Amino acid sequence: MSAKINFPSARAAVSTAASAAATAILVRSIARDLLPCELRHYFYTKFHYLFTTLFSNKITLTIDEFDGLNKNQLFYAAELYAGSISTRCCRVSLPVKEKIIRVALGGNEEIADEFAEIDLKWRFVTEKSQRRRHNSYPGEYGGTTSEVRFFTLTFHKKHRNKVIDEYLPYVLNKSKTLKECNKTLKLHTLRSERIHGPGITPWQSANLDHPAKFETLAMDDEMKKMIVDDLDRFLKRKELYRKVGKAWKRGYLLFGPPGTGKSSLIAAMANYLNFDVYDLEMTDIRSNSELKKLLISAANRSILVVEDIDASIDLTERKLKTTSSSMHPFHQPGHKVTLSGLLNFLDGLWSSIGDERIIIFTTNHKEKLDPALLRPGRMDVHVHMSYCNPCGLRLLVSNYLGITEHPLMVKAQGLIGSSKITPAEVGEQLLKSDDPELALQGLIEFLEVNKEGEGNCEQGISKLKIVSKKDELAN
Ligand SMILES: Nc1ncnc2c1ncn2[C@@H]1O[C@H](COP(=O)(O)OP(=O)(O)OP(=O)(O)O)[C@@H](O)[C@H]1O
Ligand SMILES: [Mg+2]
Repeated sequence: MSAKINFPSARAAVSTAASAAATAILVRSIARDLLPCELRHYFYTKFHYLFTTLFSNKITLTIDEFDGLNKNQLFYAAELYAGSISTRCCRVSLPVKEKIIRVALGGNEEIADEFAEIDLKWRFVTEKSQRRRHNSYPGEYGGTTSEVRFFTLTFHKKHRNKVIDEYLPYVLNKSKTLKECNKTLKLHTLRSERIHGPGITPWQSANLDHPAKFETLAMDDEMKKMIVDDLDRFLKRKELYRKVGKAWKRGYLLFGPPGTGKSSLIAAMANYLNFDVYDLEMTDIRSNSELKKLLISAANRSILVVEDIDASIDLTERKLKTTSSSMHPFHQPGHKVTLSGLLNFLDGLWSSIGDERIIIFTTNHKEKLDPALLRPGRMDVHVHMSYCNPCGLRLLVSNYLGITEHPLMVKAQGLIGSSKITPAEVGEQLLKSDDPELALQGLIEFLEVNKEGEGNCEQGISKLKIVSKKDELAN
């Protein structure tokens, strides 16, 4: 017995295929016309779910951009991580105020990864939705359409726990490192206008592009090393701080005459640590509670700076409290930041707000500060920024003129020890000519004029002004 199979003719086959295709197109177009977008999406998702769960040994995790109203940290970590391993289709962008181009996984693109012999597939998906309202813009249906963005991560079912317990924390850690490398340092200052509301920060920021580094700072070498070592130790001591029950922060007091490099040292520390700087202008902060809000909204791994602390807060509060019963308006509750508010911020309960923070106060008059402010735990490290010494001069000459040896430098070094000249003044003199000979000659004249004042710097400068005036007239 033999079976006979009748094959359809080629013409019949083509016509059947054509009619099937036409039916499919018809069904699709009816579905598109009759079913609303969300319903279509619903069917698609269910269909997809059936295939991926019932008939597959794979599991897919979805990482949404938002968790309710809050941003989902995992999404942003995945964005950085997947962007770093993506080799085919990438989205690149340069956000406003940033300097480094960001690379992220392209839309609906799939990328493979491997972790502890587990094969994983990342996919970045964007969808338009009328239900969810993030990134809203006027949509094709007249209402507001928003873009929903999420990642999917697919892998074998049996690795579910390992992926959640080990791989995702690994992605989070990796993304932190990537974020640090790509970070553009920011200087945050208080907004001039107070706008309140969820998600609105009281800070406005600009790129911190200060060129100061420890290598360019003219200061005592031992002091420099002590600061760098102290910062390194601080970064490593998260667990120790927790163990001894201390908030993970460190206070620095930088004191010394104007122009000795206090602000430059802050910039050098920020560049070294890769930490943003928050400039706390105390005279603009209206109350202790506003100070508290500012602290809450400042990021971790940052440097909080209060410049000229003696001029920006009334440090007589404690004395006044004991000597006078009538209170100055400055000290009335809720008005301006008080010394006790500041002390609370340094090591009271508020100090536990935020982690890994450096707090720096600067002053030209350390003697004016309340001893309570200066004790360890509040200001842990005191750094005296002083006048320029021969070693500092050598470094500045090398930075500004690019030379390390010159006969005139020896003379200048001999003079600088006996005059109270700041590194800022030395720098100013060295900028006056590109010719090292002329610049050093000018510096020596400046030092000689100021030496006559026997350490009275202001007298020396005023003399120099007279000399310059004469020079101008002679020209
Ligand atoms: N120690 C230093 N090393 C290198 N450059 C310095 C140093 N000190 C000052 N300068 C130069 O002088 C300029 C002014 O210094 P800076 O603003 O850091 O001084 P300051 O101590 O903060 O002064 P003030 O007390 O007035 O705020 C800097 O931009 C830098 O060019
Ligand atoms: Mg300064």
